[in-house]
Amino acid sequence: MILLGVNIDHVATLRNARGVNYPSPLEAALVAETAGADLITLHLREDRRHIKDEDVRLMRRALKTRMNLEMALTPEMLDHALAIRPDDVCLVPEKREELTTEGGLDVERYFDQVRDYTRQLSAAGIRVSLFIDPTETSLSAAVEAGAPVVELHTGRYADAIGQAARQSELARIRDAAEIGVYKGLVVNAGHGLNYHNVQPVAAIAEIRELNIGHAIVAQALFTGFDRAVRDMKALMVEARRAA
Ligand SMILES: CC(=O)[C@@H](O)[C@H](O)COP(=O)(O)O
Ligand SMILES: NCC(=O)COP(=O)(O)O
Repeated sequence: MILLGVNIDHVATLRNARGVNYPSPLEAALVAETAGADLITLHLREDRRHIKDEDVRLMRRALKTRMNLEMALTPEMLDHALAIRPDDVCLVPEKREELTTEGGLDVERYFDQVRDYTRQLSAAGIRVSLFIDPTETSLSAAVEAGAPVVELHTGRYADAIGQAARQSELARIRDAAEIGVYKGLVVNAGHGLNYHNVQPVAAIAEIRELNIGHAIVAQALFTGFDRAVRDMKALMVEARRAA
């Protein structure tokens, strides 16, 4: 089975463009759940460029599936997570100047902090995922830090130019997924996945969940949010069945 986490960050991007209260990220999340999303992902960035604190609070009360809160490795975000108690937290790297997440969390460099946050969040009943590059080093560090879940950064695969480069990046993801499961991790994946590149990743049997946002929100402008979610889920399920 392959699960779809719909990231609704960029519904908030559109809302914030005019400082009004529409489109509502919460409404989008509820539509996504009805359309087949298995969980809702949202990234409360330090700069609040899209998702706001109120979005997180509203969603925590209203979601019927799971809430996967993406957050940076900071005391402020840890406090937020311990107060909100999402089902899942995904620790992601963050740089103010970045357009979007550029790479995986450097678990080795921030090992003590990652392990400490993982312990505190786990003790609060929150499942911890680490957003990492698809490398054995990162996988080993994640296991040592005590994280039960990793999300493999698929950005280099999504941005690869040419069939050879794409196949090479896909092989990295496939190898990392196999190693991750062998090490006892739940392996998810995400970033930059769209209707044209999702199926080879969804076909990797070791991957449990894909988190997809930007492409779904973009497609929703033309087909509506319900259809955009259903179409993405159908592509994923079809690819997994054919694998
Ligand atoms: C961690 C990840 O790949 C995305 O979920 C993240 O949300 C990207 O950040 P933006 O949504 O701000 O582009
Ligand atoms: N962690 C990946 C995610 O939640 C969505 O990333 P994207 O599809 O918006 O690039």
